[in-house]
Amino acid sequence: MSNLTTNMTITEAEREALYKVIYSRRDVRGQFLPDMVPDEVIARLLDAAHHAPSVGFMQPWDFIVVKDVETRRKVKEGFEIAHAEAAGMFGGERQDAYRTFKLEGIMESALGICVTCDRSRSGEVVIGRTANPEMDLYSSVCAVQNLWLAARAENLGVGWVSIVHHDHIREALGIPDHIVPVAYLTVGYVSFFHATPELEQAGWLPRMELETLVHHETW
Ligand SMILES: Cc1cc2c(cc1C)N(C[C@H](O)[C@H](O)[C@H](O)COP(=O)(O)O)c1[nH]c(=O)[nH]c(=O)c1N2
Repeated sequence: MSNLTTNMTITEAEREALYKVIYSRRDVRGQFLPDMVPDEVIARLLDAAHHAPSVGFMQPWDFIVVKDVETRRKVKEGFEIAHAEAAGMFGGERQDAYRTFKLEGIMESALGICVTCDRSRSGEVVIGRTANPEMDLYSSVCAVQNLWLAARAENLGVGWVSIVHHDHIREALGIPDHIVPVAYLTVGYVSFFHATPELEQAGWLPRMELETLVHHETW
């Protein structure tokens, strides 16, 4: 076998560890601890993200590591604006419930990581993006998921904060016009992980039955 190939087999224990990470990963908002995250741990998260699949191997992502309190305060301001707008979009009891939810941990977490997408990174014509131009954005989302799972393996919590207008994130983090902010993630150690999604625990939505979502041959 040449050193360009591998037949590395995943052991049973390793497989179990992976599924444990997948099933125990949570979106964390309210359980962040102030403890700092060592730079070498942050580097491992970013390297895991950087090994995500990407359309045409274009690796369209950049990662902005945000520790500065003032910068995070600007992101939080953006959340407050979008959160107030959002509350008004739900009716009646749903609105009351929405207002009780903790939906971000921007200031409480140790740091933020913004994952972006440079749609022009490898030229106009990209293998795999020709029929469906949004594939580059999906690639950056793959990087987010790698980071999220790696963080769980490091016993770190991650929260995705999307209740902020992208222009606000762009302004707060100095992101150039041709770069798309894809995800603002809050990252830090946590006091505990919820066993199930918080929105499920709050009765907002249940986890759907997988059988109702799987179709065979045709829809
Ligand atoms: C694209 C995207 C965007 C957001 C989220 C997720 C994703 C994938 N989620 C987290 C979301 O609520 C959560 O993943 C589900 O409720 C399921 O819970 P677990 O992730 O399994 O804990 C999320 N949560 C939150 O509190 N504020 C937010 O703005 C967002 N935004």
